[in-house]
Amino acid sequence: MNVRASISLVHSISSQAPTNNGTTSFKQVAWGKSGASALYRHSRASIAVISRSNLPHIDPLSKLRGKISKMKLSAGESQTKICADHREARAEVIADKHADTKVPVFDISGLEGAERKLISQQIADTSESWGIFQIVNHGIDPCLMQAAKDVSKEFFYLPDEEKMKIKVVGIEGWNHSKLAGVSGEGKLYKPGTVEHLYLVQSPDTQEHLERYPRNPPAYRTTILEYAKKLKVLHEKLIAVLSEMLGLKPDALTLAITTPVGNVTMRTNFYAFNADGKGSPGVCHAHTDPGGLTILLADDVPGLEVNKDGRWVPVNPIPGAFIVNIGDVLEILSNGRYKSVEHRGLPSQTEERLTMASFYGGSHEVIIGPLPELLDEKHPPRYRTCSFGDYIADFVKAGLDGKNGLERMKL
Ligand SMILES: O=C(O)CCC(=O)C(=O)O
Ligand SMILES: [Fe+2]
Repeated sequence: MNVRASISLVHSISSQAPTNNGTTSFKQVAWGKSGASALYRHSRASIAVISRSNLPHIDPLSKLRGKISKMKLSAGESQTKICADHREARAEVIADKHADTKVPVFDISGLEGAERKLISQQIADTSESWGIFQIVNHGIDPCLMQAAKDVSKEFFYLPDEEKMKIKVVGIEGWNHSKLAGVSGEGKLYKPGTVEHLYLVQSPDTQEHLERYPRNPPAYRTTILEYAKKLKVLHEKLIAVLSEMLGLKPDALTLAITTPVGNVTMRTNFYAFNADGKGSPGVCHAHTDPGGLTILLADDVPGLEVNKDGRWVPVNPIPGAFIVNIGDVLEILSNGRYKSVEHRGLPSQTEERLTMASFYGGSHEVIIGPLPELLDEKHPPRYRTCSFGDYIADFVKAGLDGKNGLERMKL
């Protein structure tokens, strides 16, 4: 089996282990499409076939849960130790729970080396066919990811009166779908039990930063630190997408951020509907209007994507990010990359938290197919307008599948 073929077998899992120098190394193990007969271990240098019997006995989720429940990620030393435990537990859980993940998964550590072209091609192909994939070995500290989820949950656990102290301006602020009218997002969220906290990380002006929760006290610093790292990851992935369109690595980023960039985050908290009353919290079917979305989800499934008319679950791999193409990238690429329709559902048995980081969305940015991609054989397939006009239309229509994009089509 050659390298290309094996990487395309992206029904994959990843294990992560600390190395001697304290950094993290991962090994990727991917299942062949042929099914259960063999596993293909993928390293930077080679692909070797290993048999399923080589796998250690797999203990299900309970072990990881036990370890996570001990995690209190507030202070330095203990945090490091706990995260090392977390890494060990995770490898087992991934193998057990996510063997059947259908949405492609990429180990992106190879982007820095000789495999860049190969992995980039796979990412681009998947962005055209699925519009969504998961990434492992992305370089973001798992402890920082856990800390971001922890402060977010702490926030959502506060009483509603406390959360209502956050100033709601436009789409920014705290919104609870059961408290109709609290948020300016209006029709975006229908009645239910889902809560959202929408905040701006960039531009990091005082007026945006003032809207961050003051409780829990570590919220702002943790989320800003996390967002800073995510911005770099966004740009790394967008550079790959740019190159694969035959453009300079920074062409798409420049198009999305000129004259001004924008990074925002919506954290969604789907309370467990314990009493069964009311409708469950649902983040209705939509496409993300911005450029790229990087979603951090806890390990409770609930995200679904519309793949060729069928809702396909995306089982979040612990430690991975879920990446999806948004409307702006579909439009700029003149339809090459696909802004995927998706929805967020609550779990029947557990609360659920997801954190969606959106890159691109300044109202001043002009969105339309990039001229470099157009010629006689490739005429523009979308109108050109400001993102401000596009989003105004999007919000007015509410979360309603791909309608915003449909209205842009020529
Ligand atoms: O909660 C989820 O699974 C999806 C969230 C989402 O799509 C969003 O916030 O845009
Ligand atoms: Fe979304």
